[in-house]
This record gives sequence, C-alpha cells and structure tokens, in this order.
Amino acid sequence: MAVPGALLVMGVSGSGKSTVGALLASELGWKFYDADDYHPEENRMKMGKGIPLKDQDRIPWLCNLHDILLRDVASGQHVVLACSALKKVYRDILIRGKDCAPLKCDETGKDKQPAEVKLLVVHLSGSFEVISRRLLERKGHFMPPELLQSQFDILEPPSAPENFIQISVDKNLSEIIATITETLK
Ligand SMILES: Nc1ncnc2c1ncn2[C@@H]1O[C@H](COP(=O)(O)OP(=O)(O)O)[C@@H](O)[C@H]1O
Ligand SMILES: O=C(O)[C@H](O)[C@@H](O)[C@H](O)[C@H](O)COP(=O)(O)O
Repeated sequence: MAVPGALLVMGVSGSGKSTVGALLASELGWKFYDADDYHPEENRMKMGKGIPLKDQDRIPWLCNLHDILLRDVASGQHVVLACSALKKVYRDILIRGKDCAPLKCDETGKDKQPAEVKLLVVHLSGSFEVISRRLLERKGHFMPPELLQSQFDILEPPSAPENFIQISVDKNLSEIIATITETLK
C-alpha cells in the first residue's frame, strides 16, 4: 500500500495502544505521540475521578492532535499516534480537523481542499474480559479500570470507507507489529 503519513493506533483503554504504538514507531523510525500526554489537566482529573469524557472534552484535544499530525506530516515527518479515537467523528477530526464538513466552495467558486492527514487506522480489538484483566494488572496509570465499560459503550469500530486494519489484542506484541509492518509493504 502507499505509505501513509501517519498511523493511528486506536482502541479502548488497555487495548495496547501505547505499547504497540511506541514499539511500532521505534521499528519504523517514525516519531511517536501518545495522545494521553496531550489531555488537558481537567480531562485527566475527570477520568481519574471515574467520570467518562464527553464529546466537548475530547474535541479540543483531538483538534490539537490533528494540528500536530498535520504539521509533522507536512514537513515530511512520518508519525505514529496512539489515541483512543473511539468514534468515527473523532477519527475524522484527527484526519481533517474541526471542519469535518464536506468540501465547501470559496469565493472564486473553486473547490477548497481541507488540509487532510493521510492516515492508516490500526484498531486493536478485543473482548471486555481480556482487556479488563490487562487494565487490572496495569500499575501507575491515571485511567481507572471502571471506565472500561463506558469506552466499549461508545466504541464505533472503523469500517469502510475508512482506511483501516483490525488486529486482535489476543496476538502477542511481535505478531501485532509484524502484521502492521506487512500492511505497509
Ligand atoms: N498484545 C498484548 N499482549 C499482552 N499484553 C499486552 C498486549 N498489549 C498490551 N499489553 C499490556 O496491556 C496493558 C495495557 O496496554 P497499554 O499499552 O497501556 O494500553 P492502552 O495504551 O491502550 O491503554 C499493559 O500492561 C501492556 O503491557
Ligand atoms: O477519549 C477518552 O476517553 C480517553 O482518551 C481515553 O480513551 C483514554 O483511553 C485515556 O486517555 C486513558 O488512557 P489509556 O487509553 O492509555 O488507558
């Protein structure tokens, strides 16, 4: 496939985004961003108290991540982003920014292309049981395992025409990395 500017590793909390994303970036020699590091303090506090985020909490965070992706990709830097991106509209924001509306025409009547990040979405998908077990074993993270159900409740797995692959979290890390790097060939 044509190599995308950016890879999004997405999924519910505990699906392995940070672990897979960091390994993948290191294997490919691409820059790595963990979206968790870009949450404003209010969002982290909310999640820490066991309150799920809402669209209005996530949208500015996703717009900021879109700007970062666009800036890097425009400068020729390939990027891996680990980000929950649970809903289709969240992934649209990562690709196109907040103006996800269809193409608009400018005053001269020409189509105006929105600045778009060419993204391959890698969805780490697994059962509630496997992922909640991993979350219960994970130490030193602000996200409480009790929020996992709320993440499954809103998850919209990627589907056509999104540019995506889905990989089971039951695979081991080397198998997951190999599947992704094979897809890029
Ligand atoms: N494929 C895998 N097999 C076994 N354990 C995994 C796998 N992927 C991640 N883990 C473990 O599961 C836990 C959650 O992974 P993490 O990368 O923190 O998920 P996320 O970033 O999606 O919240 C970590 O302790 C990690 O080591
Ligand atoms: O959109 C959200 O609700 C959050 O981004 C959430 O999905 C994310 O999972 C947390 O930041 C916790 O981080 P981990 O995913 O690393 O557990």
